[in-house]
Amino acid sequence: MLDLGAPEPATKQQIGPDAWLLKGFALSDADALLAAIEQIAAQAPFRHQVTPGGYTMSAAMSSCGAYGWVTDRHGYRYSPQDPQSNQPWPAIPALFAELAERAAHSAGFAHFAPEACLINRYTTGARMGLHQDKDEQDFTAPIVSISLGAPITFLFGGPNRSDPTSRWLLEHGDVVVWGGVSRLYFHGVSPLGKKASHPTTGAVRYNLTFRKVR
Ligand SMILES: O=C(O)CCC(=O)C(=O)O
Ligand SMILES: [Fe+2]
Repeated sequence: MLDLGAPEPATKQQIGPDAWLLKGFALSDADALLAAIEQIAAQAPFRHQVTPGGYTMSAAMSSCGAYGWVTDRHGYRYSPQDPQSNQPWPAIPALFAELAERAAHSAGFAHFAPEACLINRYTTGARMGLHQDKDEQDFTAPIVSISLGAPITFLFGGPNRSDPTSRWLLEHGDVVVWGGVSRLYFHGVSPLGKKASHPTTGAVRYNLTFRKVR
């Protein structure tokens, strides 16, 4: 007899130790996610932040949750306020938190409660070089990443910058979860291609990353 138990994503691909690509996991929530991003950006507009080294990031960023990730000439940090408005960041919508928790659970991480959601907006040519997500204090919680809009190539490496990377196409509604052994693995995205587009967002890609900060 066919077991129709809990709904599972169409495919679940292992991309590293304790790291999973959940194809299409957020697809049915995609329109609601995009609408919520628009509301968040009305309060905390997308901006191109500058790294301590003086490099202007090609992805525009906003945040929601108890903390947002900020960078300026003084360094990287989590801040409870948006430095642009000196107001708290918009709250994480219930849908975001619930979806992130479900994705984490599906990848083997129970009880994930995100405190921060970084929102990246990529236009043609925007990228994110290989880096570790290491500004959080708690590395026992995973990172949950949701992709919306135009497709991009995700690079997933290892614990050292020089480790070889594998390449994964991230499409509208895909979710990546990495934690445990992979929590501090290097990762990034290739420049958004000139022809990359999606019917809903055009030549724009959004990425949401959920993190436990403290
Ligand atoms: O855009 C992505 O898929 C990755 C984003 C990322 O690694 C980050 O915001 O730290
Ligand atoms: Fe990252």
